[in-house]
Formats: sequence, C-alpha cells, structure tokens
Amino acid sequence: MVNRMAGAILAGGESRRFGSPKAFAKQNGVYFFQRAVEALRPSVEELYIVSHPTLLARFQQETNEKIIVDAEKYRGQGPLAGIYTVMKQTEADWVFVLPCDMPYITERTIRQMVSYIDDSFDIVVSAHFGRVQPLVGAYHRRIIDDIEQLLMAGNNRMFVLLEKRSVRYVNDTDFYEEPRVFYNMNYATEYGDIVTEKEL
Ligand SMILES: Nc1nc2c(ncn2[C@@H]2O[C@H](COP(=O)(O)OP(=O)(O)OP(=O)(O)O)[C@@H](O)[C@H]2O)c(=O)[nH]1
Repeated sequence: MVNRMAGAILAGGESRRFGSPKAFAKQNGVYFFQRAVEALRPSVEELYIVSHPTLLARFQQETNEKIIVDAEKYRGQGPLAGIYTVMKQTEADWVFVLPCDMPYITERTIRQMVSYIDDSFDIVVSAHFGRVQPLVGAYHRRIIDDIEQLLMAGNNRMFVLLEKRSVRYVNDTDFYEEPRVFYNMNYATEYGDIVTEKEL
C-alpha cells in the first residue's frame, strides 16, 4: 500500500544566526522540533525528522520519532537535500514539509494547508499576505528527478524549484490563528518567550 502523505521536519540546518541548534530551543517549555511534530503528526501517515549526523544522538535521546540524516552526497545543501532524503525514504505520494524553527505553528494551520493539496499541482505552499513559505507545504514525489538535478548542479534554492514546477500558493486570509503562526526563528533574541539551548 502506498501511503498518501509523509511528513518531513527539517532540522539539519547550522543555526549560525541563532547560535545553538534551533530544534532544541524551547518556547513555553517545549522544544521547537516538538512543536513541529505536534502540528504535523495528525495530518500524515508517517513522520520523519531529517537532520544532520551531528544532531542524531541528541534527537534519539529526546524523541521516539523516526530520525534520518540528509543523504551524504547532498549534505550541507540545505532544505532541498532534506526533502530529497525523505522522498527517497518514503513511498508516500506527497511529502509535507515543515521547518523545526516555527514554534508558533499549529495543528489547525497544517490541517488547513493539507486541505488545499491537489494532485493536479506538483507543489502546494503557503503564501500568506504574499509571503511565500517554501518550507511549509507539500511536494509530490513526481518531482524528485528535478530536485536531484538541482542538487547535482549545486543549485539548491527552493525558489528555483518553485519556478520549474506547477505550484499552488495558498493565500487564504482566514488562515491565521495568530499573526506569528508562520514566524520562523533566525535569531535567539527575537521573542521573550524563547529559551535557547545555551540558557537551559
Ligand atoms: N535536513 C536539513 N534541514 C535543513 C538544512 N538547512 C536548513 N535546514 C532546516 O531548514 C529550516 C530553515 O533553515 P535556515 O534558518 O534557513 O538555516 P539554518 O542553517 O538552520 O540557520 P542559519 O545557519 O542561521 O542560516 C530549519 O528548520 C533548518 O533546520 C539542511 O541542510 N538539511
């Protein structure tokens, strides 16, 4: 049986601007990556956290979720490498992607996004108030060859992929539960309710 949708939590970045691994920062006492798990898990048949080998042991210590590491040949190539890795791992038609650094994301928001997935598109991503969020949305496995070609060429910007394929941009103004729902953390000092790994 082919699963319809797998979830991919992207957690293999370097967090240079943040200063410590973003996945293990906390918002209101909960790890960032765990917020992503809570939001995405109810909408997918299987879930992967896709990270870097240096964080593998830490994840295994903190969660029972499946942890995989970016394909070695494309390691260091950013989120596109993570999406490729999950597509290679799963037989699901769609991979729903979510970054580990969006601590205000909610299950409801993801469910709404999922309701816009349509097999006549290759990619379905959020674009609220015109702000395209390529790391919040679903990618059909039929595009894996395009992804691999971009990675082989070292051309790994998400927007290049979006330009190549048919994309549904979800732009529903009733979508937000609160203004920060798609806010991704780049710097540790952005909000008062964030505790970084260093401060624990
Ligand atoms: N699996 C995987 N995830 C990645 C990779 N690069 C970034 N991500 C994830 O993608 C999301 C957005 O990452 P960015 O904030 O753009 O990059 P970052 O490397 O984490 O942070 P900076 O070093 O400050 O740029 C985060 O959830 C990252 O963990 C990667 O190479 N592999």
